[in-house]
Amino acid sequence: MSALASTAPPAHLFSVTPDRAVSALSASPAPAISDRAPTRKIRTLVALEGVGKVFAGRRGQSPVAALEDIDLNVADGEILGVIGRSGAGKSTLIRLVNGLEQATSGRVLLDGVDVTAQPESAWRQARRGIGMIFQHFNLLSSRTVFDNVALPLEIAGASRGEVAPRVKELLALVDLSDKAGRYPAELSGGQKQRVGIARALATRPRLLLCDEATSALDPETTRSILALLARVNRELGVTILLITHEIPVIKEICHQVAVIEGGRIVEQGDVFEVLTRPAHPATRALVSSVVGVELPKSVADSLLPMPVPGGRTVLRISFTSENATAPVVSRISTVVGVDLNILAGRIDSIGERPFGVLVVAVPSHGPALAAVQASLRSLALETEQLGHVA
Ligand SMILES: Nc1ncnc2c1ncn2[C@@H]1O[C@H](COP(=O)(O)OP(=O)(O)OP(=O)(O)O)[C@@H](O)[C@H]1O
Repeated sequence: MSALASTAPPAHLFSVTPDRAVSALSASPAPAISDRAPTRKIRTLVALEGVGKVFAGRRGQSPVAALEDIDLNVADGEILGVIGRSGAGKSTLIRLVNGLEQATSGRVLLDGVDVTAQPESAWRQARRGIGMIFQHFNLLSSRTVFDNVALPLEIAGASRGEVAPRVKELLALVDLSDKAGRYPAELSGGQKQRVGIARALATRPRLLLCDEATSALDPETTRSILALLARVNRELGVTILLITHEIPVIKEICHQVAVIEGGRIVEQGDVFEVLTRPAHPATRALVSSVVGVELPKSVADSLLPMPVPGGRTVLRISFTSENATAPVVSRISTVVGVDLNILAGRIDSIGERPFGVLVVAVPSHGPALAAVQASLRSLALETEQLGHVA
């Protein structure tokens, strides 16, 4: 049995009070999902409906509309990532879900219960059903690793007899059993975040909020933390809502993504669909470095808006799961009798689904270009004309 599986909760332990707004997110066995394609729409755990947040202007300054008309659903059991640039409204959004900010319009629903108008006392309780991890870990420096993880249990009123085995179980889960007596200052960033994850899971939340949880970590440590979060989701069924400005985080572990820009969600959907077919300019800008392909500088610099005599037209061909590994270039060359010059290309995957991008040049004049485009269409490949070269 894995360390994660061994943490399956006795349902009565550490659950929060029976208030509906509170019990909405308290521990109950959540359905496990087997891979990155969770059973869709089991139920909606978090829903934001037409949510807006305006911060009052200070000292004569104008009010700031941080969020406008946000509609967002997080399904039970999935990992949803909200991505956007600095100042887009990500932190405000996550703070509305854990009750640290109140919406100025719209509704926030936790497991179908409108918590927007709940008093602070109810929110304090509801937060016990929500775990949270932070960019800078927020550990108490004067407490050992063990005592940091124990803290939420102590606050929830667990007895000493309950706390010790639960903390041991959590430290095994995050692979830090040998660090129980250490202090945060003695740990690496990745180890601190593992403590943060253990602490966040202590009261068996159904929802884990991650606020730029890997932004302070190096790429390798980031991967190990993301792998741990994916296991927490997959094996414990914990729903995860994360905010990030890093597209690799979305690509690595999220099932769904929402792109936020200027306080509005400009695009959302299945990660594979959004990343491989970005519709909004903000999404295109975010994904270009990860799922796009860079043109060689000499080609990018010589791209022309109009064809030139004897020149070539540059096409970007996008491949998705079904055709990513098909021998498209040789097939087109054979069928159409035209040689395609390959300028750039890559094959990658999101989850288990491969995708690819190929940039080719085709003679602009004569029947070649039309024949190649018709052939690409017949293979159901998406094609974008980038320009022309001499
Ligand atoms: N307490 C506040 N009072 C006034 N304005 C605020 C407050 N908090 C946030 N804002 C403003 O709301 C907007 C969104 O801020 P927010 O922190 O949510 O963005 P973010 O996407 O999380 O940015 P970052 O990635 O830099 O943390 C910004 O214009 C910010 O200045």
